[in-house]
Amino acid sequence: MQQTADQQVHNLIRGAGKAKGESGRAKMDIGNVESKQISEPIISEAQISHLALDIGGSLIKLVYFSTNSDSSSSSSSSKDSVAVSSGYEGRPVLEGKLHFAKFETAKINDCIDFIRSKQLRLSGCQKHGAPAGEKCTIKATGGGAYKYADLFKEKLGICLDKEDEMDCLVAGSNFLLKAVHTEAFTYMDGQKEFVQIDHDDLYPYMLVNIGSGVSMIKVDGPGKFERVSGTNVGGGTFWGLGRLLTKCKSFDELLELSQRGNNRVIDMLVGDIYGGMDYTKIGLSSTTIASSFGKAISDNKELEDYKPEDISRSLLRMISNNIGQISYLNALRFGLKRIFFAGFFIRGHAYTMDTIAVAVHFWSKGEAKAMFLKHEGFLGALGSFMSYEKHGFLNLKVHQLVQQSPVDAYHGGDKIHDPPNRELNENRSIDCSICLS
Ligand SMILES: Nc1ncnc2c1ncn2[C@@H]1O[C@H](COP(=O)(O)OP(=O)(O)O)[C@@H](O)[C@H]1O
Ligand SMILES: CC(C)(COP(=O)(O)O)[C@@H](O)C(=O)NCCC(=O)O
Repeated sequence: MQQTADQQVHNLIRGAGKAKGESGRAKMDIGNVESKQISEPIISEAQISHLALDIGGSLIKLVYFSTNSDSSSSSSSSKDSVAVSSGYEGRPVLEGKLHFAKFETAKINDCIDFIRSKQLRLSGCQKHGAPAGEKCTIKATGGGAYKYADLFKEKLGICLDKEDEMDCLVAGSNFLLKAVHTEAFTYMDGQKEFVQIDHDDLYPYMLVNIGSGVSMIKVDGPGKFERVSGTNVGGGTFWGLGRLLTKCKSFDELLELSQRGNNRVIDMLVGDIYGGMDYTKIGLSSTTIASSFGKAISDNKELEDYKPEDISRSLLRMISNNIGQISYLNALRFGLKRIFFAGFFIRGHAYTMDTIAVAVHFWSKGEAKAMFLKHEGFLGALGSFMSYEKHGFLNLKVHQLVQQSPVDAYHGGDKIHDPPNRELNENRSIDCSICLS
């Protein structure tokens, strides 16, 4: 049966609660959010459960729930020394967090070691009270859920229960937009502004997920969507070409380089073609890029004559601009004014977001708006996590969402302004409480 978005928010996950001896509901308080490229465990003495995966072309994303062992807001009466209080219809509440982690898909063994190291008490995997040896499954989405199913079985004895990637992206996006107070924001000229989402006026919208490749999805409601377009020029293209052209060793290094580069060294501008003049008749200023990388035709230079910084910046601008333009053209096909951009290509990076936003603004003549999501890369993994609910494994309930705003954010009107150049990937775990009965 199709659930409404609100029901989805209020019944986030189902899993262990339905297992033998545990028939209760659970609730979640969502708060402070933190994202880490994890290679070291970030939790100690905590029970970890309900792991879900999104195994993409470039990155593996994990979402998992852990209970706090040291919460002061509880009576701490659990046998496992987990913080427990009773505050929701008299039922015990486990204080905890939703955690987010990512690994490079090429280093999948690190991810497997991480899961093993956590000795996950996979409540969403193996039902409490189930006989030992019963098949252990965890939710997984993305192409890697198919490609690496045998590896997970062989190395961890875990079966991957596959969920459709587009279903998960949309479920994750709808959930975040409804549940997390400061999830969506605009970014222009170094200025980040959170956008308050009207729950009654969320649909339709365009979701553009920029992963290795790009999917453009028209979202009409909870579980109601159509993938209307895509492009193979995406995050994998930036990282792949960038690595070859600059010899960068990591994606972040390539991004960092772009910050110090000047794209005009390589890009051919309208002014380069028009002798320094604007082409006013068709509305192009002399500084508009006429042809990305176009100067390399005539400069009589070799690759090594260009600075990696300049190459990185041209490449990032070319790809971001192209995605912004294609996204808008697809939004136009369906009369959509709001376009949410997600996926780890964005990485909270100012120049990427600025370029996408400018492209949408330029091509729509200011009619459409580009918005970004704080949990940009975790939509699929969150959707996968939420699918425990769909399959009746867990019976958790979202209780209250207490998204902590950055300490120095200031709230005004329906927008929350943040200081420019803030590191957007900070503070990304979600405080939860789970109510069991
Ligand atoms: N640490 C990283 N390593 C590799 N790529 C990264 C990293 N951080 C961001 N990226 C970018 O994010 C893209 C992957 O985004 P993601 O949403 O995870 O998609 P996928 O599901 O295809 O892996 C990469 O192609 C690259 O552009
Ligand atoms: C095939 C994919 C859905 C896989 O998702 P990803 O791992 O890139 O996140 C994506 O790469 C994509 O939509 N590529 C664009 C294909 C196209 O429409 O041309």
